Amino acid sequence: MKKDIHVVGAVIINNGKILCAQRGPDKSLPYKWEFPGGKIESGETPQEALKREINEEMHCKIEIGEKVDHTDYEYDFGIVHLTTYICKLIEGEPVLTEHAEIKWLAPNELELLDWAPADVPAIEKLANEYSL
Ligand SMILES: Nc1nc2c([nH]c(=O)n2[C@H]2C[C@H](O)[C@@H](COP(=O)(O)OP(=O)(O)OP(=O)(O)O)O2)c(=O)[nH]1
Repeated sequence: MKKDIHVVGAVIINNGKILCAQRGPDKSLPYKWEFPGGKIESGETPQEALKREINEEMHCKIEIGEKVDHTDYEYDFGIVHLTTYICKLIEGEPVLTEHAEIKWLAPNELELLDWAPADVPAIEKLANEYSL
């Protein structure tokens, strides 16, 4: 049995652009693009986990809005259950800490990046529903 990995991702929208983050070379899914976030710890709600992760890895605070998508994707290392939420910055600006790179892109530019496979359905939704 593969392990279940429950993950939350933040679709942070600022001035009509979405924050995209590239995984580093030493991680699983090296150089793939993802939404900042991470694993839900035991006892946390998805929202609490997302606020904690964004504070830790981007040094900023967010307000969490509607859910974008939920996907279950089987990787060789486990099954990722990814839920993404629309988020808004309420304090600070995202900074580069553990990612290789960060970029702000318009919804219709998202499909140009090489996303982690679990993210592809969310990317398609965002490109269709949030086009400017
Ligand atoms: N944060 C985040 N993780 C994602 C996304 N899409 C996706 O498949 N993942 C995967 C990558 C990781 O295996 C896992 C999130 O774990 P994490 O962010 O807490 O841990 P990590 O990068 O240190 O992961 P790892 O090297 O231990 O696998 O979910 C996404 O959009 N955002």
